[in-house]
Parts: sequence; C-alpha cells; structure tokens
Amino acid sequence: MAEALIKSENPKYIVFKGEEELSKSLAKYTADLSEKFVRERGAFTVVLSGGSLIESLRKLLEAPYVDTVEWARWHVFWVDERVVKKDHPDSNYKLAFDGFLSKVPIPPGHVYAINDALSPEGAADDYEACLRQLVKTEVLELSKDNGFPKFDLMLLGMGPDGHVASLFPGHALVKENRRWVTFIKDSPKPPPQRITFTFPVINSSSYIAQVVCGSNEAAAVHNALGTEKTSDPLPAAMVILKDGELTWFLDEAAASLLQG
Ligand SMILES: O=C(O)[C@H](O)[C@@H](O)[C@H](O)[C@H](O)COP(=O)(O)O
Repeated sequence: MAEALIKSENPKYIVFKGEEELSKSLAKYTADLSEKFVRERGAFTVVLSGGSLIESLRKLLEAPYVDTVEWARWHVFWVDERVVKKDHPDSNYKLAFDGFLSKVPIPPGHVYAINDALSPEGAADDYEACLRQLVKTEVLELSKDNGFPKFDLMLLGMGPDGHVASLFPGHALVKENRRWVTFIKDSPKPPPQRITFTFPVINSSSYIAQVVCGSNEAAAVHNALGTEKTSDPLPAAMVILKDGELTWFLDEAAASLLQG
C-alpha cells in the first residue's frame, strides 16, 4: 500500500514521498471508483487531461488492476484537447492512447476523442453535441442541481501558473457559465488552439483527483490550497465540488510550501 506522508481533510489533500508512491495510490483510488460506479450504474465515465497525468496512471496497467478493472464499462473523455490531428505529437488523445488506452481493453467506441478535422469552434460544438447524445443514451448523467453533465471521475493536472484543463489565469474562459465545452485560440501554453470543458462541468463532477508533482507547481499549490482568499483566484482554486469530492494528490516537492 502506498504510504502517505500527510493527509489533510479540509481541504482534502494527500502528500506522498514521491511520484512513484503517488501513482500507486492513484491507481487504487481510480480502480475503487471504477468498481463503485460500475456496480451502481453499469458504467464509469472518466475524464483525462494531458501532461504528466497519463504517466501517473501507469500502475493501472499492472497487476492486480489490469485484470480486475472492468475496462469494458469505461467511457473516456478529455477535459481539454489541443486542436491538432490525432497522430500529432501535441495531441492529448495520442498521449493517452500511446501511454494508457492502447494497453487496456476499453471498447474503441467508448473513447471520445475530438473530431480533428474541425476548427476549434467546430470541435467544441461537436464535442458538446457528443456529450448531449450520451446523456440521451444514459451513459452520462446530468447534475440535478444545475443540468450540467456529471462525470464520475475527472483526473486533472495543473500547470505552474495554476491552470487546469485549458482554463488559464486571467482568461475570460474561466467565467464561461453557459457552455459545456468551449474553445480557446490564444492559449498561453502551446499549442494555442484547444477545446476545454468549462468550470460548471468540471465542478459538477462526482469525484476529482487533482494530481500535481514537482517543485515548479509548489507556489500554485500553496496559492490554491492556502487559506488566504483572493478576489482573483487561480483556476486551480476554482475547482470546487458542491456535490462531489475533490482530492489533491501531491508529491513532497509540490507540497513543499504548504507547511510552515
Ligand atoms: O493541455 C494540456 O497541457 C493539459 O491537458 C493540461 O491541462 C495539463 O493537465 C496541465 O497543463 C498540467 O500539465 P503537466 O502535468 O504536464 O504539468
């Protein structure tokens, strides 16, 4: 069992000695939620991000999980995607496919990549239409509170500037409160053209794991999890679940500014 150095309940975060320990715990957390949702409703909707998160899922590809997880019940989405061809090195789909999805028996029809033939506007509309269709077929549930889609689990990363998904500090998109999926053409992190889930969708999730490793992110972690409230919070601090559970998975370096 992966040993946590620190566990905090409010805000909920777990600190691990290193990324290796974190990845073991993240695999168990994800497998446990998969089991719960498959039992409760016969499907598990999982939202991936890009970046280092995919590497941190590697323990799910090992025993016991690779054999025990009901992969056929998984439905996989992206919280954000770069508007590039699916075989482009910048594609979050390619990153996840090469490092994770190609190694487990998730039915290809349950993997919802963007339509890479479209413009950012078109790809965002198309992805939102895909989600609406999945609500009709009851793969995806809607939040009873606000009518936004309610995913079972989102696995999020965070950039050193405190961005989550493709919602960047100071960008107007952080205030989008109508669309489910929107687009950005001037992302400060390259490549510039992306689609992204909006905060009302992210914040309607049942569970979110916010996974952050490394000292480059320590200041943003401190800012997001600190007690000082600011009028202009980082996007990472705007992940707030009213009817769900957010857990931060941190390594010691990312958590280094939290104590003292
Ligand atoms: O488009 C992307 O780059 C990702 O989807 C993005 O949202 C990522 O999760 C963060 O940028 C953190 O990335 P790292 O884990 O690599 O720092």
